[in-house]
Amino acid sequence: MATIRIFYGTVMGTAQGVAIALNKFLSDEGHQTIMQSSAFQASDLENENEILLICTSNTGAGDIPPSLQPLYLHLKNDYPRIAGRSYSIINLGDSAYPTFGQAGISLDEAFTDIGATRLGDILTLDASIGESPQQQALTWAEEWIKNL
Ligand SMILES: Cc1cc2nc3c(=O)[nH]c(=O)nc-3n(C[C@H](O)[C@H](O)[C@H](O)COP(=O)(O)O)c2cc1C
Repeated sequence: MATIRIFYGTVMGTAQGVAIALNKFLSDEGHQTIMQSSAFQASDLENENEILLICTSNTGAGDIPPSLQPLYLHLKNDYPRIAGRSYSIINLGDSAYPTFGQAGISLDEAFTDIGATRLGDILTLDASIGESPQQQALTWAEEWIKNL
């Protein structure tokens, strides 16, 4: 059984819905989950046993949504000691934008720059495809949990 801390950043609610669906799936599979719903604090990264699962949408021109900005800035500016920590990213974007998926790419780089280890590939979801993001994320998660 793994412990997974889920962070989400949303503007219109889609990434939040994906995070809620993943939270249910992972706990139904017997894992312990912590859904990060309060404002980010540095202490949220303290438990080195927790796997970090980031569910982000893209806003502006490839920008990270406001609720994930404090986490991103902490990674970039404070260099928290999370070398070797496992993390994964679900990146909700839209290929109609030239900055398709840039928010998830920026977060991924911030984690790898300080030595964290991504579990599997980033899942990038394209709103232009018109498939259910929750269903796509759950299909991804069925494979992803084999890494845990
Ligand atoms: C104002 C606005 C700006 C957006 N900018 C981008 C972008 O730069 N890159 C991208 O991949 N998607 C972009 N998107 C698409 C959203 O990230 C995508 O629709 C996502 O599923 C929305 O998730 P949310 O409902 O959790 O905010 C943008 C959407 C809006 C409304």
